[in-house]
Amino acid sequence: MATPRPLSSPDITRRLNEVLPHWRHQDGALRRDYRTGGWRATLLAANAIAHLAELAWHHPELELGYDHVGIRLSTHSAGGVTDLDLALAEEIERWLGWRPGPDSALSGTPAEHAYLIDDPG
Ligand SMILES: C[C@H](O)[C@H](O)[C@H]1CNC2=NC(N)=NC(=O)C2=N1
Repeated sequence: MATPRPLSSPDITRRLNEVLPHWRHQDGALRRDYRTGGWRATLLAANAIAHLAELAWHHPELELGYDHVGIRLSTHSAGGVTDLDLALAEEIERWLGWRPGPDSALSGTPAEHAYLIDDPG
């Protein structure tokens, strides 16, 4: 599969505004920070991201902290942000953003076991 061409900054900004409002374009990469409920939650989230990256065969840089996971996505072989980065960012956002629905039998993570802290708005 040929390496896609790097996208222009206006195209990236438009696509982020359309489908990835919590992501930003910064220093030549897509960036997203998830707040977590502590180190164990950070490592669980990092492993979930790693799982998706390996299945996608497209890999981010991760920064891990006691209460956050920082993601940096760019396409190394293209030297910039491509559709591959946007596609993986959408999958990460979809799976890390999943919560049981109001009609689900599943309760979701109790507040006292804070895992991924929901973004304000
Ligand atoms: C060897 C090379 O890294 C691989 O073919 C794939 C795997 N994951 C990758 N991930 C990212 N972010 N960019 C790449 O160019 C890339 N290439």
